[in-house]
Amino acid sequence: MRRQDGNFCFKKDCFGAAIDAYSEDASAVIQDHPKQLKLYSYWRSSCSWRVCIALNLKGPIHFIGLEHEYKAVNLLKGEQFSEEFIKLNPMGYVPALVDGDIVIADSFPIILYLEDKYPQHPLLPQDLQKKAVNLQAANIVSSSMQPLRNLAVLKYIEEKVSFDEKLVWVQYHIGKGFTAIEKLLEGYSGKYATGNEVYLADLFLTPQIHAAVTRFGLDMVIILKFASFQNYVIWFMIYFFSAAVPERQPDYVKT
Ligand SMILES: N[C@@H](CCC(=O)N[C@@H](CS)C(=O)NCC(=O)O)C(=O)O
Repeated sequence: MRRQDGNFCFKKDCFGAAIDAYSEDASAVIQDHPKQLKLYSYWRSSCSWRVCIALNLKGPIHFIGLEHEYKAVNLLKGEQFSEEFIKLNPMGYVPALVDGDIVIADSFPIILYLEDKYPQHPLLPQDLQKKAVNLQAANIVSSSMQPLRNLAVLKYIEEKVSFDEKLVWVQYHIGKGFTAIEKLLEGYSGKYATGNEVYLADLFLTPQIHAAVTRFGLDMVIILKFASFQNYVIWFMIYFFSAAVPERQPDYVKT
């Protein structure tokens, strides 16, 4: 969003202001329809957010998305370890998707499942090289960034080492990931991460950037010093104002 001085602001306070300014409750619209898909999720989960964006994009109406039932799993209360949820994902992580008899845990396979089942708005480009770049960017986020700042890891560092060390740890690993992705996207990024269409890389990067700024104190100005991230201003804002944003989930709790 633009500050009065005309520059974009990505600090935590600005996100709060943007949420307040967003008046249309798109998630309420989703809830009025019969639901075949069930998404087990937690409002603050960046992994769930990836799936929420996919559900939005694959829907018949942009930003209303595929009809689904939102099943909140409160990670802070340990509901991910409940008997009911462990049956769906023995790893005890959200998200999990239930589609009739089909149960899929982990955002990556869930998104690939949605991609196969709902071919509208393809999340992977036809071009093989661009497709590989998208898969690689998604994989850097999902295996080399997010797991290193997962709730369980952060809790462990905070308890065994210190609160301050937790932040140092997160910032180092997230910074390393963004640097690698910046190099990866060189020559590809356009309006979005790999051109002028939204693809898989965008689904994984948006929540990661949001978490980096709002939760882990990374100043987006630092991230945006990389040329290929400058265009993220545009696509990031688009998703920030969508029904997928954490603060618009039914189980959102102000922190
Ligand atoms: N690779 C998995 C990771 C899932 C994951 O780490 N989920 C987090 C929320 S983003 C979680 O459920 N954490 C619970 C915990 O650490 O106990 C995916 O992409 O879905």
